[in-house]
Amino acid sequence: AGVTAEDILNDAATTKDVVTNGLGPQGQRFSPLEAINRTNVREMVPAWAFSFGGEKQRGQESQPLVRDGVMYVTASYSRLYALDVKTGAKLWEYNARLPEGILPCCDVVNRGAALFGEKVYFATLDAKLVALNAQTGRVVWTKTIDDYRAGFSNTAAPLVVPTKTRGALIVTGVSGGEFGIVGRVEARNAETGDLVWMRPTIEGHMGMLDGKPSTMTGTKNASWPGDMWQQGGGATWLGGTYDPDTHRIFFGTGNPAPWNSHLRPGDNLYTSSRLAIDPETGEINWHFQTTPNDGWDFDGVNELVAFDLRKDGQVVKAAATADRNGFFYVLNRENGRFIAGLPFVRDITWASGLDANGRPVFNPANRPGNPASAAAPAGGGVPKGQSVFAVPSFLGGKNWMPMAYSRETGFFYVPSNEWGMDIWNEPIAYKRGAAYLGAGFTIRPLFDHIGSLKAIDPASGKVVWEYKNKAPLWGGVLTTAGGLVFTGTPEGFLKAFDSRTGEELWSFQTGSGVVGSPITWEQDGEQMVSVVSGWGGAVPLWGGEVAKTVAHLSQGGMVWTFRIPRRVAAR
Ligand SMILES: O=C(O)c1cc(C(=O)O)c2c(n1)C(=O)C(=O)c1cc(C(=O)O)[nH]c1-2
Ligand SMILES: [Ca+2]
Repeated sequence: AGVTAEDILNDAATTKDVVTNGLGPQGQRFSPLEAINRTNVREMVPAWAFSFGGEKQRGQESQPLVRDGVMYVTASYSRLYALDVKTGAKLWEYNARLPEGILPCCDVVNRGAALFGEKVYFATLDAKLVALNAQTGRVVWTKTIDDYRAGFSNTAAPLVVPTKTRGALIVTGVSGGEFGIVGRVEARNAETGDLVWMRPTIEGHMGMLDGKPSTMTGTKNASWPGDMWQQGGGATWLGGTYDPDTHRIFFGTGNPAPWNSHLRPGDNLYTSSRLAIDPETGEINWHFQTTPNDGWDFDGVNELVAFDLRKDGQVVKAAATADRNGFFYVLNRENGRFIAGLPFVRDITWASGLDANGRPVFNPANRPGNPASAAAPAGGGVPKGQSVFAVPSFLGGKNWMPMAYSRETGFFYVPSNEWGMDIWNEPIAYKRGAAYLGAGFTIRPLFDHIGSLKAIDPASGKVVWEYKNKAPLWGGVLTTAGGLVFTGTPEGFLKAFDSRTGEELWSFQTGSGVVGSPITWEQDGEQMVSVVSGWGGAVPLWGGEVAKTVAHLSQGGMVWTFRIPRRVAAR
């Protein structure tokens, strides 16, 4: 049976399928299942494993979906597999034929598919949106989102949003912030793939609604000098969440382009921000900017997760986000107002804290210097601005990997990393399809661990527990009513922790680094857990000194599915 709007809206409460990225459109990644729990998780063993095969063994950041006995899982290099959930046998496979010259900044990743009606949707590294027949894998339609030669690509899972006036929409963003593209969110008719609305994330650019130009919320170019808004970045590369309760789409926006912030004094709206968008029109209802005039590559794309904040006997419609810049924010999701914030990594240097509105209090000495006021080096070459050591590194206190929120404990489980970087600025001019950074950098460790999974209580603003991991954590998190928190490590383990104490209760070596997001669901009355294994993503490519420490890790491409054997479960 086809996936309905009701199935999408109920995905967080139902357990038989997983039809959304995030286990519900709000992206809480919480399952009410408790058959696998603190007491018996030690008995969990593999049910089956599946290999994506071939030579394309890297960067498996996908979250599988499950519907009516079929698992839909994407793989690196824009591939999609349909598997029999009972045996792991392959039903069909779709392999996008990618052109030479695609320009993903940070590995050939894909984070997952979307399901609606009889179709399965996913976006490709050459910036296309593909709709396949979920039964057969045959292409129903393909839409070009934009030109990969200009630096556009797509890595995120599409978001399905049921609307009141325009039916179900497939909502996508774009990648390409490091190439000076202009970010945008766009919505397509789920049936036909026709564009319904498009909303740019940089002031001054015109949006679109029903084929007609639609103006941008806010003052034209007010926060950008000269023509810098024309290639302003603000890529929407991580996709979004949807909150049925307020009927708002939440999207984060990436770094402003170029990285050299001295070329664009001003807040550079709406880069490094969270946007609340009206699904009916694409208009921006509110924005919250985490890093105004970003100079450290602090993309603000991190997922905004809706939850009910219980504080002083009141329930507030809140949402939380853990930013790349190292701060965790609690916002009012009705109006975007700042409620509370805290640093979730140690020794942040670029800001001393947040003010009453959640705006960072900058440390001016920790902004990389202006190359325009530096002398050209004696031996030739470009002038370099003053280099600074900044924490967190540009790969962030948290990067793409999604956190989870437990409706049982009320805690957020945040996959974070503790590291810093040397960063300096250089002159740069925009050239279509070329890197547009104007900065140099190298990442360095701070401690003898980098990865850190933290349980954060949004009501008290306290870190309740922490699990330290040697390599940077790069996988998503799942939490369950069974009192468990699941996440993977680059060292290859899928692990289960006690959601209250952080005690490690179970781990399994998958054979390659785990940078995917685990799921759980109920199959014929039995709870199952799945995760994709296959090391990759930005760390091996951009990790500087840290990349050397993970160079020995094996690449891969497998789906692992676990269960507790029935005879044990029955005890
Ligand atoms: O600005 C952008 O368009 C953009 C896109 C992506 C992406 O699509 O994967 C990443 C980043 N930026 C980025 O800054 C980053 O650190 C990053 C890490 C990863 C990854 O999958 O490991 N992707 C991206
Ligand atoms: Ca970026």
